[in-house]
Amino acid sequence: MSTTRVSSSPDQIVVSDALKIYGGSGGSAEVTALSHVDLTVDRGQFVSIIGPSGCGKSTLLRLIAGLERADSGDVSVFGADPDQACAAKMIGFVPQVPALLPWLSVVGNVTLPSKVNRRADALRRTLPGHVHREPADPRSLLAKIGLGDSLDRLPHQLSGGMQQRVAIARAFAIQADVLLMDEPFSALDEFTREAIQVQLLELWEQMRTTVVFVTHSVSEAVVLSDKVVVMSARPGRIEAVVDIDLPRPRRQGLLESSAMHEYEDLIRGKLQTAWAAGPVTR
Ligand SMILES: Nc1ncnc2c1ncn2[C@@H]1O[C@H](COP(=O)(O)OP(=O)(O)OP(=O)(O)O)[C@@H](O)[C@H]1O
Repeated sequence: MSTTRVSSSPDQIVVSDALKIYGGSGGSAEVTALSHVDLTVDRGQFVSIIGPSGCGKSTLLRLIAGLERADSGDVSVFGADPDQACAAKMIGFVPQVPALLPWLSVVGNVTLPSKVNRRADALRRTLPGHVHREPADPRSLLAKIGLGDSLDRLPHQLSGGMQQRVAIARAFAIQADVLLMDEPFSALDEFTREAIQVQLLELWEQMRTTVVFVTHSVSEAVVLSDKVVVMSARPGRIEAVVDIDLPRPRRQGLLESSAMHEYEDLIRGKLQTAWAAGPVTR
């Protein structure tokens, strides 16, 4: 993968000059999904990635998760290779659709990953960039995210929003070093989405796990993040990085403030520039 060795840090996720091309073999057309992408995420930060559809947001997340390899450039997760970080369960993933085990209760779904991860636990203790934290109590996490009275229910007895809350609690429970969230709220109605944003914020403010969050919603990115990364149309590049200097905890009053709206306008402007660049055919 690497043409250059990234300056890796035990306290940062670093993506350095990443290039990702799909296809090209067996006569299929090449698609350059990412080109010259540089990104740094500090430990404990909440970083959102926003950009036009198809600009490579999920691809960038998948490079960090070790699910795809860059064709050139480098990716380092708290000083470790993504494959290594993935094997050591330093990385938690929350997809668009919560993949819950249908035969397990809510609390069973949240508890299982901590039980089956003992070997990964041993591996991650050997990696210099891993900061050990005791596994979080699943019942307490579920109570914090508003599911304290649904512990024994099965996934099919839950609404879509409740299922996604279980997936979030499950991700926090393993005390991964970073949580990668790929549009986790995109299938939810606006009211549910806003309610879950508040619950995610409250949970994150207590846990302070590093999060990289892909979204199409400008207001969601601003509400949640310390830093918003705006990507340009394909091939995806970083158009701008906006630091969100709003105090925490972020509660209702702040969310309706003019400072909040100024950040939204700023990011919308950057997105318009990114759109104006237009998609390319390759
Ligand atoms: N496995 C694949 N094979 C071929 N092309 C792919 C593959 N995965 C993604 N692509 C292409 O790479 C580009 C970036 O895709 P990606 O899913 O990363 O974008 P995205 O910004 O997350 O999109 P969206 O916002 O619509 O979810 C797109 O043109 C997509 O069609």
